[in-house]
Amino acid sequence: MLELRDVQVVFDGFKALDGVDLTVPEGELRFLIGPNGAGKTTLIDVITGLTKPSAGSVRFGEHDLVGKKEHRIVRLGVGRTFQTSVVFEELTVVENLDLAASFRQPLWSLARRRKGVSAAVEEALARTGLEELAERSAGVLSHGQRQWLEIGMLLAQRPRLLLLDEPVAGMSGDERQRTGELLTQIAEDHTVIVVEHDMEFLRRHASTVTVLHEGKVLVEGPVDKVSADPRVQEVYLGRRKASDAVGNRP
Ligand SMILES: Nc1ncnc2c1ncn2[C@@H]1O[C@H](COP(=O)(O)OP(=O)(O)OP(=O)(O)O)[C@@H](O)[C@H]1O
Repeated sequence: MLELRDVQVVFDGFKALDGVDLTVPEGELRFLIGPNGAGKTTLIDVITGLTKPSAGSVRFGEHDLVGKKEHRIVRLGVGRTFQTSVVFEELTVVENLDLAASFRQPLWSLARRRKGVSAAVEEALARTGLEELAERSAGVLSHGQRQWLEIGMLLAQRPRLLLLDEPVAGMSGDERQRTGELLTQIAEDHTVIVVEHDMEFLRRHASTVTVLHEGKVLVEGPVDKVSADPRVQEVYLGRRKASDAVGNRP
């Protein structure tokens, strides 16, 4: 379980996060939304150790994450994707997965490992449906397949908590649908936090949504309730109809 209490991040006097409380139980698929500059990326950065909060606590299971180095937090089972790609285009799909899997392994286990594909890599291939493309160079993948490879690379590290930043950005309708199903399936045995703006995608695949605004949690709850909340509509106001305002990036 992930638990943030009264988390504050200040950049040059500006409060990017201002007293955030967030509890995500184990096995939940939680969506995080909010207008530009709301603090979503900063929140992910705090959980992964990239940014140290000036106040507040971040607990993951029995561990206190504040002050821990990023690689230590990865070792504890927290994995993230970035908005920029981390795929090596000249390597094959399976080589990318293998490389990702090796990040969390102690060196001695790498030296001992027999040649061939590890169970973690096999699982990641199967989960993401990339088996048939395993030996293809990552450079030839479609945009959607590449996003799945990135999710696969995270899975290969065997995290307990996955943090995904806009995984369906730029995807076709079919790819979005598949990604939604993939996320739901991953949440069967992981905790997953997804930053996403697409309201249609949220309506289809989200259960619980947390809305950030100006560094604070504005509203939290079931997707239908959240999207109908006047405070949420207000935050996204000025864009088309209020009913689908949340779906439009500011
Ligand atoms: N390293 C930094 N130094 C100074 N200000 C920062 C830094 N990182 C973020 N900020 C500011 O903190 C606020 C929150 O930024 P953050 O990137 O977390 O928002 P976001 O909700 O992820 O927005 P977006 O949807 O645009 O990605 C913004 O006003 C941003 O300009």
